[in-house]
Amino acid sequence: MAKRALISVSNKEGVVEFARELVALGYEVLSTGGTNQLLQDSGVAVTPVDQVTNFPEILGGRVKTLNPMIHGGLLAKHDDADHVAQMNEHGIEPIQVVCVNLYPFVETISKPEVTMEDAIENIDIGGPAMLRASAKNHQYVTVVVDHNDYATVLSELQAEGTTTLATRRKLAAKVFRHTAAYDSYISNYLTEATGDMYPENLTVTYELKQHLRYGENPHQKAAFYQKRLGSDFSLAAAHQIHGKELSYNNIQDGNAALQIVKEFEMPAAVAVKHMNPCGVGTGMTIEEAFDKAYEADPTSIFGGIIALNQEVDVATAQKLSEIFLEIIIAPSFTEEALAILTKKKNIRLLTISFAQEKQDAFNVVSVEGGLLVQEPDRYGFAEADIKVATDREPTEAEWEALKLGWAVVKHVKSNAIVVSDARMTLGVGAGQMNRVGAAKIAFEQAGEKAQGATLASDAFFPMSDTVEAAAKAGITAIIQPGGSIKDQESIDMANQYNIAMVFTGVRHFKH
Ligand SMILES: NC(=O)c1ncn([C@@H]2O[C@H](COP(=O)(O)O)[C@@H](O)[C@H]2O)c1NC=O
Repeated sequence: MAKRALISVSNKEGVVEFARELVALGYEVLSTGGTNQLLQDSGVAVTPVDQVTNFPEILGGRVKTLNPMIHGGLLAKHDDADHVAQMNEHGIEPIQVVCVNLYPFVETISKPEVTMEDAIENIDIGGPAMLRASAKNHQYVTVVVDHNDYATVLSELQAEGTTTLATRRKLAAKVFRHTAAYDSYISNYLTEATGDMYPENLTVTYELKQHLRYGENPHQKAAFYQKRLGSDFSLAAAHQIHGKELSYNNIQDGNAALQIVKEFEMPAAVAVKHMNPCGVGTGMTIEEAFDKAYEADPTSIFGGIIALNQEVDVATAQKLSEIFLEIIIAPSFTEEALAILTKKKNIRLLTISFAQEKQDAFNVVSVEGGLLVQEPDRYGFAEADIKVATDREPTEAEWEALKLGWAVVKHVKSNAIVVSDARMTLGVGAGQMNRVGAAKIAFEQAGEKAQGATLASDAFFPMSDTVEAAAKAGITAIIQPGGSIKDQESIDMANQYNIAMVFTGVRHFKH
């Protein structure tokens, strides 16, 4: 049986050498327009596909390999008598090696000025058809979609004259992963263009970013996947410039810290432990912001993750280096700051673009047997929605503190209570099964500092007990969504203690 290989590639990296070796192994190499030209120009003996199909490439390349002379050669079972008879009847010869990669659809839609016409023209049809046909028929056909696999295929062909079934099956599986991902980019692009947020099938695709040493615990295996066209303001898009590899928990915590620091325009520092903020500080400088974040809870910050929204300068770096931290995330570090921080071998330093040009359209969490998909909680502080519920309005300083608490409480696991002043958090009660319990934790941590401070609650008070506890702790203003049937009891309690309480009308549960 004559040996034939078909090569049709958009990404031409390494293809000349691959084809040359195939020819040396006795293969007749068939190829399409541009690939054919390149191979010919490089002195590799090639047969243009139209000589096999007896049909020219038409419609500007939309139809070139979509022909029974090609697909018969890819799909025939070489040892099936019926197939062989039909092949002979129609003059079709088998193709044993297929090397195809696809039109650059993702690269095309990543261009800012891309038009729908450009995108559509870059949907490859003939390529996936050949890949899928060859992968289906991998019992007989070796199919290569990734130029990184050329060497493996060549070395097997050179050693044994054929590839092993195990290799062919691996390559076939890779092909189906590749075409599935390719189709998911296309379907997502068109789905987005038609504004269909929750289609009947969710076809997202993620690329392996890194294998992780383990998952949440050492006995759990794990890996980190990245959305190719995902948010650029994300842990997945961050650059690690120093330190050990990120762990599973580092990624979760770093993500949480980033989401909080994103809330602030003025210099801000956020310390996170176990996905909850233990200290959030703001200031006129990043050093001052860090001082506040530290002061908020000097105990919990130990072993924490810090995100800062300004360049880390030498003074801040000095302070950061004095405590044990897992990760520091910032837009940049000055050279002197880096010189200080990189002395610590284990600390992970990450830089990230704060441009926020691309944001994820939805968040996904998995539950056993399914996925939950929702819009991210992007609700901020909308003055128009806010109603003062009590006799007394907050003072200007209280408003500032309420805004800070409200920005932070959204990122604290429910039931969530944040005690704050205008510059920093003073106490955080996270993930409690009752609201007053979360409040008590926050008051205990704030201690004396709760006197004159404000309180933010992620959801309404079902009873007036939290207001009463707040009053006793010294809280003077409260922000909460409102909406409980017992709101009036909370309002009465607040009035009784001269607390100013405002309702946002919007809830910030975070589970
Ligand atoms: N229409 C067809 O029959 C067809 N056959 C192969 N292609 C693609 O054409 C590209 C290679 O084209 P060229 O060799 O002309 O540079 C490959 O990415 C291949 O996937 C085709 N193009 C797309 O639909």
